[in-house]
Amino acid sequence: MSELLEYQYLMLYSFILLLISYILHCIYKQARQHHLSRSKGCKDAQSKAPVKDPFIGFDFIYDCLFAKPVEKYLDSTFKTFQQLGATYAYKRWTWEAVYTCDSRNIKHVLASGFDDFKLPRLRVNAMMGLLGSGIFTLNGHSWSHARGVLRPCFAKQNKESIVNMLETHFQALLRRIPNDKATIDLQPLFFWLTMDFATDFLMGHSTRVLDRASSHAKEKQFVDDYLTCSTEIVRKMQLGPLQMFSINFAAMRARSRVFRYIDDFIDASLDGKDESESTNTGCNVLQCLSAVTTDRKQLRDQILHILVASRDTTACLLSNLFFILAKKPHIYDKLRREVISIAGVEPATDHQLNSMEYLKWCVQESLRLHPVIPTNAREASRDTVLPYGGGEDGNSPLLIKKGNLVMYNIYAMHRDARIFGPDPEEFVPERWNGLRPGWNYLPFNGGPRICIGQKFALLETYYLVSRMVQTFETMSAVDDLEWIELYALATTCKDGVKVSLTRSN
Ligand code: HEM
Repeated sequence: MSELLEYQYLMLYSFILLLISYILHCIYKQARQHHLSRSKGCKDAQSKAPVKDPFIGFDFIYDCLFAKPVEKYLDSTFKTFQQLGATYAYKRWTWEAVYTCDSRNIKHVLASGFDDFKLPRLRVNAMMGLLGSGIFTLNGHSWSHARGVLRPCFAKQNKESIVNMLETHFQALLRRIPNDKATIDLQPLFFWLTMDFATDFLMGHSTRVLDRASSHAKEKQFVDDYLTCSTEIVRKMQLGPLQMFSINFAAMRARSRVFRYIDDFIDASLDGKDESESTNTGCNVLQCLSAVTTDRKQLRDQILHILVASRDTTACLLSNLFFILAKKPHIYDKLRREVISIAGVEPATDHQLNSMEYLKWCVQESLRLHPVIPTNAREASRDTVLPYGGGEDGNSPLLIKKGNLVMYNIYAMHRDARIFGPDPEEFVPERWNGLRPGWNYLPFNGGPRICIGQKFALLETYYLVSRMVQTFETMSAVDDLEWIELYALATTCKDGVKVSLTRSN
């Protein structure tokens, strides 16, 4: 036999061997899934979303590439749940996902079945490319290590010092608001304020974009670059599996500049030359982290991830809340009366803020009606089950194969009249009187990955809302537009928060 023939036989045998192993692997996988499904009593999904192409999913690819974004996407997802039930499958021959707004399933994904789920690969890849590898992209041991390191940094924050820092940035915001009754859009001001504040408490150096007096070309560039990066992350996530074909050179340049900006503060902190200009008398998060690690990349990634976690979310919450308050003068008045009766016109202390019940209800109601992270997802890290959604009545478990996604919808879950009472589409702070919704209310997520900055975010929001209502006797909306979402890293109102304000005497 010639050498060439021998080689060809070898190739053929290797190919047949590989094919047999692949077929055996598939049979084994199917048998394992079948066994799991039977042992847990799983049934087919109660309902399935209609799809045009049930094989490959070309309609999904077409939608990603060419369809116009739906203006009221969140409302449309809520209506789909009303039609199809609280859990339904979105199934093709090649891949499938399960959509749910059932709190029992969400609790399972986030808590009781935590080890069977991880962050979706598509989200991890979209974020990692632009922000590096931090708490928002980590799974398993690396995630629990990162969380363990970050936790004490938040616990160490001194509330009094945070409130002082907030007051400095709030005063800068006030200087941006004209004294007469001119129309002003509060939304960009809230985004600048939360950027100024977040960079201050994270690195001890505020971007101070609200401060007109300071010359800050470098800081302005950083804020623009940060926006470019976050917009690109959202675009990539919308592209789904097609994201790997998208290259955006402008975003890559922006990312390099963002990294350089943060690296300067990291270097200063590591060299002990950090001359913080902050009003924060406690230690900032970067100082706290650099005591644990001197790895520059790790420090930068963690700082950037907390910036994303803290800045946009809080700005969105403030915008969503004031959008509604400006349209509901009786609620604004009631809130103002409470704040003034407890703290007068002076900045409230942490203790005073905690005793403002109506303020808390207003914030809770905003996060219910317009959660800033309205939809989320987890990927099955092994074959597993969801407790509900299978069978004709939806009460049987549902098999979730390894690699498939569970998309959970907080926006729809927060509209359950059985939990929140009548008119769940209305903003009614009083509904929170005695209400304990448990796992039916998840603006900050739940389980081991619950928002690490929840208390911090609430302190920040309570303080800023109380200062706004102390300062302005009236606030009225200049239009009667309804709240429509702007879907980004966090969700806010598309039309901004255009108001007319009168200052208190
Ligand atoms: C209104 C404000 C906020 C809301 C609604 C909010 C909501 C959330 C949600 C829903 C998650 C879970 C994301 C997921 O696992 O997919 C999360 C995670 C996180 N949040 Fe917040 N957040 C807010 C403010 C903050 C602030 C101010 C900070 C920091 C100062 C912060 C730090 C974090 C971190 C580090 C995580 C990741 C936790 C982990 O994966 O272990 N958040 N947040």
